[in-house]
Amino acid sequence: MIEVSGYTKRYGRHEAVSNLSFTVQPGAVFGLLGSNGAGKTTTIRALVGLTRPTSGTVRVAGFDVWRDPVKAKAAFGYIPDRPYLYGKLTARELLRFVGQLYQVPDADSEIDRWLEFFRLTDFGNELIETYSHGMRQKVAIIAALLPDPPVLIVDEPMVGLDPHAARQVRDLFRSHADRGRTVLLTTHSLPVAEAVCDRLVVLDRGKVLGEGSMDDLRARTGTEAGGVHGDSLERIFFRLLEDELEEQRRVREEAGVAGVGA
Ligand SMILES: Nc1ncnc2c1ncn2[C@@H]1O[C@H](COP(=O)(O)OP(=O)(O)OP(=O)(O)O)[C@@H](O)[C@H]1O
Repeated sequence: MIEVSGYTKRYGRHEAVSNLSFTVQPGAVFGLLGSNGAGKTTTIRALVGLTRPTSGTVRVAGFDVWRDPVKAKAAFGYIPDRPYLYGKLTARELLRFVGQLYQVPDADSEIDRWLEFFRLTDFGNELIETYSHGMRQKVAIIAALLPDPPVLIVDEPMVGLDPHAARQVRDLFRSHADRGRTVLLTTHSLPVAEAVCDRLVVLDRGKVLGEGSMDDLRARTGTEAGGVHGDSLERIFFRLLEDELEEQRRVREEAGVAGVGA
């Protein structure tokens, strides 16, 4: 389970995330969506213990990430948008290291199974520094999933993956949640989010524009089912952004009018 409560992050005077709250229950895949600079990675970094919140709390598996970091970190796997992997290790060496760290039972056969799954068996004994971007991404995904963590936190998982691997990863997230685990992911791929997420939050400039299931968001935006893109997440997403831009324009105009009269 993931609980984010009143999370705010400021960089100097710039508020990157404002008073964000959401809960992700076991069994669910939760999607964090938004334009560039919306605050998605900033939120993920608070959840994995890399960027301290200015205020608010973030909890994973019942543990406050910043008060009880060791217990919280033992409970989640993290797939970053730009994974750092030790280039001078082979994939097998790196994954054995992870297996020992998390005391994964039968780690060697699990590692073999994962390498086979991602068609990396022939490269398992090669140095990671010789890997392509997508191959590194696959190793990072295996490293996060090898301990079968109760909570999986994923930042932009599909970047660099070929279509076959992207489909495998999408199915992995869904099946991880279907086994009673919790998954939080950010993605710019709205079809991926629509296919795997049970609930979504749409952020823009650190503010929540909408939150809930597809049906909740549809009801909120008044986008009807049917038509070519009638009920797609893409349409909902753009409607939320358009409404926000319209609101900002209205506020600016009102401020301008008030300024003229003052
Ligand atoms: N270390 C930092 N110092 C100052 N500002 C930062 C820092 N990290 C992030 N920001 C700012 O916080 C805001 C949110 O950034 P964040 O990386 O969370 O966005 P994002 O939603 O992940 O965007 P993208 O889709 O482009 O990856 C941006 O305005 C960014 O400039």
